[in-house]
Amino acid sequence: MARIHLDGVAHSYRPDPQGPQDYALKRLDHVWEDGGAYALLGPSGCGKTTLLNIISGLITPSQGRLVFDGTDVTALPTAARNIAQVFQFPVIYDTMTVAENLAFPLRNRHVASGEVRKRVAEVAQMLDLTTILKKRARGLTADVKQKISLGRGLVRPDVAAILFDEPLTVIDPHLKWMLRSKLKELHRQLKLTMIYVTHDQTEALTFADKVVVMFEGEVVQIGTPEELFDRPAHTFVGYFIGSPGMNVAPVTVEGDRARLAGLESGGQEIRLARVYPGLAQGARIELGIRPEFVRVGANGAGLPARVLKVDDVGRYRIVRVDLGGQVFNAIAAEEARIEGDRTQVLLDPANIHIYADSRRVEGVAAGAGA
Ligand SMILES: Nc1ncnc2c1ncn2[C@@H]1O[C@H](COP(=O)(O)OP(=O)(O)OP(=O)(O)O)[C@@H](O)[C@H]1O
Repeated sequence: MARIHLDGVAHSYRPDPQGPQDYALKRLDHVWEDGGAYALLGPSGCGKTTLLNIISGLITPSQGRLVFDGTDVTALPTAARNIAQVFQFPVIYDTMTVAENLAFPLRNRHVASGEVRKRVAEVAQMLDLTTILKKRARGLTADVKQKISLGRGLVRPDVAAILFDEPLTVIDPHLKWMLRSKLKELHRQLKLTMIYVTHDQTEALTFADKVVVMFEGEVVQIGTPEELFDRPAHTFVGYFIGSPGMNVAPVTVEGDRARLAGLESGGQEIRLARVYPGLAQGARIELGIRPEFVRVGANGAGLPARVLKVDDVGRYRIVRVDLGGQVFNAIAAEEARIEGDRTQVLLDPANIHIYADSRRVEGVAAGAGA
């Protein structure tokens, strides 16, 4: 196990990068704590694999250093970094038995036979592979083969970290959640540093203690699932995490009031719990609020809005409303009264965030600073 420090790491696939747009990974300073369970979450093409390959040594970063437990490993190849990897698709030997496959990473490192047998038995038990240890891998289903790949990743107790690159892609949906919670349990047991790449928020939030969210080559927030929900540091985090994601709308802010852009004056002001004295001149100012904190049917107390659509999704309804030309999603309880196409909407001031050029601005409690 190791503490992995990315010290000013950045990477461009171009030999002559001209600016930030040419970097697949923008400058990153981050420490992956020893024994932590991390998820690397972001949409396709945001740079997750590039970052993972830099940690494993498949890519040498254009800038910066990688330091494992105080030792600079930037120039070391993958084999010398003591990293285990599990990929999207099974990497196993069809001609070997399940036990031989599991033992392979240990035998490769000349671990004593007794220790190999013990570790293989332990890992097989963790992954419910004990009954098929003597079977050849050929002919097993993709699910089982991927479980063996996971086992090969977990079998060495001395690795600096285990890197998982979308490991559940080939797994049948009903097995997915089982394996996901299994991995979490294994992390608790083994206390290894694990970094798990995914574009699926459920996978990231259930597996990780800390989620690293990437967007366009940049790490835009690192936080616990609660932090990402309660205080999205970037509009992308708000939008990407949550279902539906955070509402984001352009506004102007004056004191403890915001006004939706495009709205004429009067009656449509949104009350804020904080003031924002430091808002940069010329920045794009947006308001963000999660649908959970938008209340429809606030008779007499809210902003006038038009109901566009109501989707009943079981225990609650998702209501789409038009608020002065901006569409907002609201989560309404089953029993909330929504009649006709007119309603009033209340945005909970305590859960409104203000963003300047997509980044969250920490306000000052209203009354304290203005
Ligand atoms: N070998 C390469 N040469 C040039 N550009 C590359 C190379 N590999 C990736 N890129 C580019 O770098 C950016 C980041 O790609 P990367 O594969 O790291 O993203 P990702 O988040 O892992 O995406 P996915 O989830 O689709 O795998 C993309 O714009 C991609 O086109």
